Amino acid sequence: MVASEVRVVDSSIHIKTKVISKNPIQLRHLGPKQNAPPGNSFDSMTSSGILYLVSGPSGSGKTTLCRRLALEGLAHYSTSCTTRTPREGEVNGRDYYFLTVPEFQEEIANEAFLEHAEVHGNFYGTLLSEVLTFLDQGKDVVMDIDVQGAEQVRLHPNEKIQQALLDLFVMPATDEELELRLRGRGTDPEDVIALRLKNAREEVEHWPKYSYRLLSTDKESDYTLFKNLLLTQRLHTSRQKD
Ligand SMILES: Nc1nc2c(ncn2[C@@H]2O[C@H](COP(=O)(O)OP(=O)(O)O)[C@@H](O)[C@H]2O)c(=O)[nH]1
Ligand SMILES: Nc1ncnc2c1ncn2[C@@H]1O[C@H](COP(=O)(O)OP(=O)(O)O)[C@@H](O)[C@H]1O
Repeated sequence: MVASEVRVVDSSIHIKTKVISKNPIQLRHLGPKQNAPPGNSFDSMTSSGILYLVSGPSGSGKTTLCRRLALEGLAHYSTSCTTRTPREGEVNGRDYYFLTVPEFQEEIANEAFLEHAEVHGNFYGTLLSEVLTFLDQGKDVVMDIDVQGAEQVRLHPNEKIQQALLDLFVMPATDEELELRLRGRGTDPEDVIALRLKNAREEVEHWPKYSYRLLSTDKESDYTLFKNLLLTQRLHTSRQKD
């Protein structure tokens, strides 16, 4: 049984009353993930893995970049939880764990999230288990995360997470290009596209908080830079084993 009440203030969820959860949701068994095929190791040479945060407005190309990095076996792609409706072709447990609002609240109460936020009218959150398990094994983790969530991760008290951080903001050079990509993707109705374009204007203001920014051009060039940033970080002496 779940007894809870959620109050939304400043775009983040705050639990107002005590939540009683007897049956926490088992999220890790929900389905195959879009990660490395068996045998294709995504181990890095680091003593603890890198936590690669990728933010940017909707349509900037984050999913395309993160998915390819995972498919090439270079990082674990953290599957987020969300309360948004699945798009056509999206698979539960691969693209997202699609939760109801009460289920999402329950995970907050269970302290299962590394971070969570409201974005474009839906809730999104990263499970601690999607991150720590892999970092502990020296594997790199890539996360598609909005600007509020990235800020929460930057302020997180866990030292391992702090040491692991690498953050990148991706944005196309013009508003027109962003709109073309959002429309070209063909996944969202007009009102959803309009909201995302409106929010993009505020989101791009946050890029100076990130250590790196990628001004997106074509897919191939973007991916080369995206991948090389991770590979270069692995060379940093602070990240290497004795
Ligand atoms: N805070 C947070 N944001 C997330 C998470 N997963 C996805 N997002 C962000 O939620 C926003 C919307 O994602 P989505 O609905 O998949 O749409 P898309 O960005 O157009 O592909 C994007 O800004 C994502 O970066 C998460 O686990 N935590
Ligand atoms: N560099 C690029 N140039 C042109 N189109 C791109 C580029 N990167 C991604 N796209 C396309 O733009 C659309 C949005 O990309 P997506 O990865 O879903 O963005 P996001 O995850 O940031 O919302 C998709 O149709 C994708 O194929």
